[in-house]
Amino acid sequence: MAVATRRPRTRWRGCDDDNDDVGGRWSWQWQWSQSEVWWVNWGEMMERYLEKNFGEVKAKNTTNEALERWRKLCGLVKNLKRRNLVLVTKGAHNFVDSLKACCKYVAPKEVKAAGFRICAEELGSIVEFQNKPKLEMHGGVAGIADKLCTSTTNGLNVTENLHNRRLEIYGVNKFAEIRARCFLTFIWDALHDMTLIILAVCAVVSLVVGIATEGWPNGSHDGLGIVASILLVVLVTATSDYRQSLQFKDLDNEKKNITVQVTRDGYRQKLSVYGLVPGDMVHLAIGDPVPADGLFVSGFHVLINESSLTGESELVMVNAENPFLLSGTKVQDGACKMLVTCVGMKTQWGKLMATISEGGNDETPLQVKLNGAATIIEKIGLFFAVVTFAVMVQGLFQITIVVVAVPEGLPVAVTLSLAFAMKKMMNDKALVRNLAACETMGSATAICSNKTGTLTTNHMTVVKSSICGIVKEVNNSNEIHNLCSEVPNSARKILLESIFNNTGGEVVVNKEGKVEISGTPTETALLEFGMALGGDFLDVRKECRLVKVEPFNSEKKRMGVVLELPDGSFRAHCKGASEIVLDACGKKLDSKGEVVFLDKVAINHMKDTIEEFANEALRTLCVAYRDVGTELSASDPIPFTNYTLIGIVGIKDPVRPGVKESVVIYRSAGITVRMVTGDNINTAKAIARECGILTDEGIAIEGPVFREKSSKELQQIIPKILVMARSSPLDKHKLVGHLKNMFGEVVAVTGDGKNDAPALHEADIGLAMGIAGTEVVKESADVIILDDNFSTIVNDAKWGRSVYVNIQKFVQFQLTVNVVALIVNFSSACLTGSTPLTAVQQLWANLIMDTLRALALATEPPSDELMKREPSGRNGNFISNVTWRNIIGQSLYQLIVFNEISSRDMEKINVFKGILKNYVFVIVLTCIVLFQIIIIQFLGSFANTTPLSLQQWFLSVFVGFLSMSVAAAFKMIPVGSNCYLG
Ligand SMILES: Nc1ncnc2c1ncn2[C@@H]1O[C@H](COP(=O)(O)OP(=O)(O)OP(=O)(O)O)[C@@H](O)[C@H]1O
Ligand SMILES: [Ca+2]
Repeated sequence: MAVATRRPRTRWRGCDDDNDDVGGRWSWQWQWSQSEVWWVNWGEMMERYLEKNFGEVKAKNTTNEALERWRKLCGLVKNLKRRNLVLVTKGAHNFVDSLKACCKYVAPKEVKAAGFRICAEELGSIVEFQNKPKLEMHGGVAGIADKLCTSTTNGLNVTENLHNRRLEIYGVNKFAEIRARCFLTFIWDALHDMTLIILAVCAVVSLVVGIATEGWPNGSHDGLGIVASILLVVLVTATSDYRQSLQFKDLDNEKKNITVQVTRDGYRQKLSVYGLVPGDMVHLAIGDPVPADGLFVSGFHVLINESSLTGESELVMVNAENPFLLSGTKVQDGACKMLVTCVGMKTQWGKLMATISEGGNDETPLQVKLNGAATIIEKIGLFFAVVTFAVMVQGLFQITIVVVAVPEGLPVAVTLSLAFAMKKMMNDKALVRNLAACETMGSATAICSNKTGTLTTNHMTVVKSSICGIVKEVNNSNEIHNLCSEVPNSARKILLESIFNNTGGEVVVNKEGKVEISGTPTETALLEFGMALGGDFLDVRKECRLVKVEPFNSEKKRMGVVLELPDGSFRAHCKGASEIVLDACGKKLDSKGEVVFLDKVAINHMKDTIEEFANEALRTLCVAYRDVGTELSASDPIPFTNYTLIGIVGIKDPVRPGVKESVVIYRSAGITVRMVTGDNINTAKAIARECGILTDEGIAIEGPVFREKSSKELQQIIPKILVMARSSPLDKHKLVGHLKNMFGEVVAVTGDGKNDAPALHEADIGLAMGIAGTEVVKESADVIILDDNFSTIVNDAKWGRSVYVNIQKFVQFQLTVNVVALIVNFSSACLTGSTPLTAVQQLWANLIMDTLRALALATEPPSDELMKREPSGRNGNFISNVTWRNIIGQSLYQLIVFNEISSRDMEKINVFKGILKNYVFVIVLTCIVLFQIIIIQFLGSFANTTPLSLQQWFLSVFVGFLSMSVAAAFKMIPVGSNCYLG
């Protein structure tokens, strides 16, 4: 299973659904209604067990934390299904045992022989039960590192021999794969289809009655024909489902293979999670999933979200006092270095996953809709069958009628169409995580895009700065040299101190001796600037001690640190969104490097500088510092007033090529693009203009202003808002929510950072950036844009619309056939007492060709025309006026075959345009024609047809083609416009 991939809700639901194991004696309803009670009782029982045993061991150095941990475990029980009971019970015994075992630990022989001094089980028991006494017994984190033959500063020493032994003893960081379902189970599932069951009953009745009245083999033709059709449909459905499941598996593996930052051999490097082994030093940052079980080594302000494991949303602070990090949880805030202790199936997550099977596939909304439609049609068919039965008791015609009313190909068409689109989108660099996303994307009416990384390239460089009030361009080394010569040395020193200490990034020297800068693009831009100014990261870092860090987050839009200077006093540094940091400043460094009071005039001057930078589409950041004396308590937050402004930097982040063109396409497709960003409003406006998002009628608004608006005001301005700047994660979320609920829009949201996750979740369709995106966003997303390119999203919308239209076409075709055949059969049964079409003929016309047709229409590629129409939106009618017109028109004319070409396009009269481009369509059409000829000419007795003469063939082909002219004529009748088709 994944390293922290699934949302807890999904997972628990997966467990609840699955009632297969224990409790065979009870009906599932019983389990369902009683399970709550049952779990509560069990939880109580476990607590009693705990208390009894706990009493014994309490005396021996057990902490309250451990008790707390245990209570959590009991709480967890309620969320799990019965199978886990075994696990948790075992866990409970282990827990108590480990508390009792205060004797000295001796590593097993094979571990010692391999050169280590602690075994995987022992490591597991320390982290899993957060057993602090045991950890201490092993000498704390340093002791464990030593026993694992690793160093907390340089990481693993990867000599091949030792590494192999490590893998042997501790295993690899992979979770046991859930066995892929075999093809037969898909066949079995396909057989459960209601329609097929009805058909099967028909087949049996037909066989029994047929053989009884006409004898073998003549009387069996109808029945066998039905059986053959059933088999064909089952085969096609199962094959398509099976292939899809394989595809999903590949995607899933792809999704889980994330890269982590580790230190090995003293160098920082990137590594696939699968490569992690106990002893590795992993660097975790905000938003990262914890890739294995491990111990905190160093770091600041680490908050961990353990909800995926414990179901509790409360964040857990991880530090030297509580150093336990569990795989499957997530870093909510802060950054740290972690020592890996357990990997793969030996982690707590792995053990949990071993007991939980995956939830089933969900049906897409369209599929649900269509299944509903299919059953209605079936019911109508049944009704007619019964009526006919009443009219003519002796016949078997009702079977024909049931058969004719079954729109068998419908679900197949939807699945095929979606799967096909998904594959095509994958080729176009969009990874679809949720099949429904394909079709939802097609009906989107609004896109809310973040700025950084999606509309821009996310390659940031400092191009302008105002240090000590000296405004300078800093594009190249000459300009930087000029800046250095004007800025006083003392100010430069303090600027470098700020840049290199107050950062989430790092400058490291890699194996090849090259300097590498890690961190977010904003951070790397600043570090590069600092290096260009002649600073050395490590030297500057050595001068003072980092005491406290408050990492950057999107809500506060700033980052702060406290340093202990060589003289023992403390100094705070702060950097962040320019207006916000400027507000916290009372002084500034002047051009002589002296601290002066920041008066009104100076403030206005600074604001002008910020605006000037922002209007040039630069992201602006202020850096400031403050001396805080010698008194500083560890628990107080870093003060945020009275700072001394050092300077302002302007960071350039160029707009991606192609964005402007994409925005034009969206506009013509009736989709509104909005920019929602955390950046300064002027920067946002400048970039939005450059992309063509902000027009003259549009409004740009700041998050804090938006937040205060009443719902009446919102009603008026939201349609006009095209840019929202300085937005907090919740502002984004609110905007998306209102667009959906107030205006009924279908909203797509793009995002890359953790701050976008809530909005992505709220959106109808969430699009995450594959390269810049953090794991958290990718997880909340329905589609991952692998190349981070805004233009890729245009393709998605196109494919989405094509899915919708293709299915519409299919339904049109299907309904035409059904209506015609139903009317013909019913009326002739009533009037003449016999049906013109036998069951086998019906099935042929209806069922077999449907399936093939589904394939043909599903693979119709999207045309650019699709993006010139209005989106279908939330309330768009699936079966539109146009469809009805086409159905009724066609039905009037035609009997059964050769309608397919006309279904290719619902509007155009020239349906042949581009027909040869869709090779599947051509192949299928050729097959159908060949089958038709074979059946009619050679399978006469079986299908109750007589071979036709050449003239008759010409006649039928002519009649068939005439149907196309009729279709064309009907397409000229204007009807009310509707979504795509209008
Ligand atoms: N590492 C950082 N340290 C300090 N301040 C930062 C840092 N990164 C960004 N900022 C400031 O915070 C502001 C908003 O950042 P935030 O992360 O909320 O938006 P964003 O994600 O960059 O924008 P978008 O939503 O368009 O992607 C930036 O304009 C910048 O001034
Ligand atoms: Ca962002």
